[in-house]
Amino acid sequence: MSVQHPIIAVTGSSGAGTSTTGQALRHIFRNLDVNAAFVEGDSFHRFSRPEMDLAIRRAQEQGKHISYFGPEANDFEQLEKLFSDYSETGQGSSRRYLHSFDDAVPYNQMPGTFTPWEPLEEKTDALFYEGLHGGVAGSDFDVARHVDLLIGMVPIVNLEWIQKLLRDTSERGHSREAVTQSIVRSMEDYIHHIVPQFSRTHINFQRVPTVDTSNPFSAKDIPSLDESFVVIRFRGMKKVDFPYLLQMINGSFMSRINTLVVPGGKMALAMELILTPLIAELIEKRNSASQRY
Ligand SMILES: Nc1ncnc2c1ncn2[C@@H]1O[C@H](COP(=O)(O)OP(=O)(O)OP(=O)(O)O)[C@@H](O)[C@H]1O
Ligand SMILES: O=C(CO)[C@H](O)[C@H](O)COP(=O)(O)O
Repeated sequence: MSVQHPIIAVTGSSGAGTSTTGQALRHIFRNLDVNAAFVEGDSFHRFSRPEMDLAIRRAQEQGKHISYFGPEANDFEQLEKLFSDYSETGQGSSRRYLHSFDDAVPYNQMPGTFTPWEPLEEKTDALFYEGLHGGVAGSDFDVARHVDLLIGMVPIVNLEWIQKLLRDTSERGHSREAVTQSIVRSMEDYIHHIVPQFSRTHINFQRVPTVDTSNPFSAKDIPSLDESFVVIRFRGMKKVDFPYLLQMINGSFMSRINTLVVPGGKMALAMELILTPLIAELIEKRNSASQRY
């Protein structure tokens, strides 16, 4: 954690909607005139797509599983180093994992490869991480402890699988069978490395559909925002103005003392109302600290 160089992270599984949520955060940064360095979690994969295919086959031969959710396929120590360096100096480096031809063509590379590591932009106000492991922690690494505002993006698991299936088949060129296999292969890492993060977050946004998603593997489309509610859970935050949020967000209600429920269509508004003052506070503290030094 760092007053001078704050880190804001949106963490969630593949297909949870972290990239989509990232757009809402970018909008908030623009409104607050915050110049953030953006880091994508997939930069910390250890392997390119062909290397990962090989690693999966090798693991299978030994009766093991390897998935994008776990430490075998991601360098958590390096991610922690980036967060720790940024907290101390406001600097660090990042790269991109190119998923699709649309991502890869501008770099003259193939999908499933990385761009070279590059230093982050100089003199940013904050670091914004969006990806799988913003709140990960274990015996040899603790990424979560460096994060000043940690946000979980967690649709219920059926919905998460529908989103992943449809996105990976339509945009990333994978077959339905291959995506299903990757969900099965990832389950152990999902339980050990993805789920525990949501107990370390400051806020979780959990989308719950109100239509039947009981067989996610046969779904033809993603339930729309208007067919969902969003359950927003606050952890250890004393200054949440619930009466104001309930007044501003039509159709919202409290389901527990620390939990607000909003209609899906109000998710972007809820994010803006909740996250803008929290980010503004981090930046105000940073600006006052910078003036003192
Ligand atoms: N709130 C939402 N309502 C409807 N669809 C959504 C919502 N959030 C995400 N989606 C859809 O779910 C799919 C996955 O979303 P997104 O790409 O943001 O996931 P992700 O968590 O960033 O995945 P990855 O980590 O693999 O990049 C996309 O097709 C996106 O349009
Ligand atoms: O979303 C993911 C993890 O966040 C992907 O599964 C991972 O990045 C591999 O991507 P691809 O299937 O495009 O090779």
